[in-house]
Amino acid sequence: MIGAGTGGTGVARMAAAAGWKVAVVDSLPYGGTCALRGCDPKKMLIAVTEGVDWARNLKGKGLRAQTAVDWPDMIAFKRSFTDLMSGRIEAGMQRAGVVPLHGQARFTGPNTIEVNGELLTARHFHLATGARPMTLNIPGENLLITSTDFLELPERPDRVVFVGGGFIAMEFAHICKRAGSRDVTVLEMMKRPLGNFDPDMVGMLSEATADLGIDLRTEARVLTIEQDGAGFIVTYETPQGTQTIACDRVVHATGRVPNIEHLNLDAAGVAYGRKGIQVSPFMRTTNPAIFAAGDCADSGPNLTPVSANEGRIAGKNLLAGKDERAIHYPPIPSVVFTLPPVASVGLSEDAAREQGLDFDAHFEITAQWYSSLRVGARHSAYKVLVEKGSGNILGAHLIGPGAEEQINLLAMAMGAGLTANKLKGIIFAYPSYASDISSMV
Ligand SMILES: Cc1cc2nc3c(=O)[nH]c(=O)nc-3n(C[C@H](O)[C@H](O)[C@H](O)COP(=O)(O)OP(=O)(O)OC[C@H]3O[C@@H](n4cnc5c(N)ncnc54)[C@H](O)[C@@H]3O)c2cc1C
Ligand SMILES: NC(=O)c1ccc[n+]([C@@H]2O[C@H](COP(=O)([O-])OP(=O)(O)OC[C@H]3O[C@@H](n4cnc5c(N)ncnc54)[C@H](O)[C@@H]3O)[C@@H](O)[C@H]2O)c1
Repeated sequence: MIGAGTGGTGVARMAAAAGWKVAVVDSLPYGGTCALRGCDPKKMLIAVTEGVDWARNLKGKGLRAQTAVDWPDMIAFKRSFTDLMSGRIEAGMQRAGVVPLHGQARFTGPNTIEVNGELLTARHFHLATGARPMTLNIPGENLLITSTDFLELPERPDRVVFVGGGFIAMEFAHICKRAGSRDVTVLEMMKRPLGNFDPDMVGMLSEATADLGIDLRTEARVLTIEQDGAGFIVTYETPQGTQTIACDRVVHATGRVPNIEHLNLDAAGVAYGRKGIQVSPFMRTTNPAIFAAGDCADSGPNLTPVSANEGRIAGKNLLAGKDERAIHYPPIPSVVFTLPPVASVGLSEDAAREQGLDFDAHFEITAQWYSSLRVGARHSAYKVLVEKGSGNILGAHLIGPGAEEQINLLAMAMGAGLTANKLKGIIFAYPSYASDISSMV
């Protein structure tokens, strides 16, 4: 197994449990992006900034709180989790009978890899090498820090620029601003940030982001980054001409690409393209003895639960010795963990229209709903697409407190084929965010 993240470790456990001889090689500590450099550490920082958000939203409503983020303490809090995880995961693998190896793996033939100058041969390989920040090919690119660097910053940066306006920029900009950074700027080259999310929900998030004091600039394509003393000058192109901005840190947030260059896949007869390692619905590569899953494969969206699910399917087929189980993606929920969060599952309004579906778009701004009033949330809304006739839920798009959990229930309903009427008939505990769902469909 190459890669000890969510797309790799599950397969290693399955194979070891079946009595196979298994080794996992990773060039970094075990755990992968999600546990060590992505979802989990990021959400620990968000947990801290949630305190600031609560205090702000309930100010004048009975809560008198002076909140401020201590950046070094917050990073130490994050480390209290991440520093332990790799050891725990590696020990768990060893207990399961897996041999842990550390180093960069590279194919030298269809069934041989080289790690730290040593050649290792195996009957099968499973590849789960994840993704890396894309190369921008702009002058000064080397001055960018990555999301991994950001999560390790020892001091709070005062003036931060995010290049790109997707997941990383929006989530991290919200963290920075609530942590007290003075100037936080997001430069997105498209007309709006978070291009894959519903425009109405993103519009409300943009308002919430501006209210927070973040400078979100769209149609702003970054051209160069230059060192300026201890800081940097970022030059970007807009329809009005070229502009510059000075800052202390510039963060890469323009997307991630499959991390496969170092693998020498040609030697293994494994085909790949821009989107990653080519896999069949059985997660098998073009070399039948080699499987792949997660961010490095040209399969489902690059999200943790998707990588784990793909790994599970790869593991089943690997152990079966034949193509037994094809990957099936149920409606996949996705959340931007800003405050308020934006969440989405299923078809967008445009996609549903393009498919010629006949549907009602239930859209409402819910700032006056009890769930938002109770916590002083000013930006909340939903859009749920319900097919006429069948009552099938085609897609759901949410912003507001609780959206990150409501979307899972909507995904479950869609996956289970529950119609709008069936969902309306379910009794949820009240008052809870789940209990709002019956009024959304
Ligand atoms: C900042 C950030 C926040 C994110 N937040 C979320 C979120 O909230 N929710 C969500 O669902 N997803 C989130 N993601 C995406 C999620 O982290 C990934 O989709 C997921 O971790 C992919 O798992 P993987 O196993 O495919 O790859 P990874 O977890 O990246 O594991 C790949 C491993 O392979 C190793 N490796 C690579 N090449 C080699 C080699 N040649 N030899 C040896 N080892 C190698 C790497 O060191 C790494 O440990 C986030 C990503 C980032 C960057
Ligand atoms: N909550 C989550 O699930 C979560 C959070 C963080 C990261 N992730 C994962 O990590 C991946 C990478 O995140 P990301 O935010 O880097 O990428 P992204 O794909 O979400 O967004 C990149 C943005 O950068 C813009 N862009 C590209 N080049 C630019 C330029 N030169 N100037 C200005 N803007 C430019 C794009 O138009 C796009 O909007 C995500 O696709 C996702 O798979 C997920």
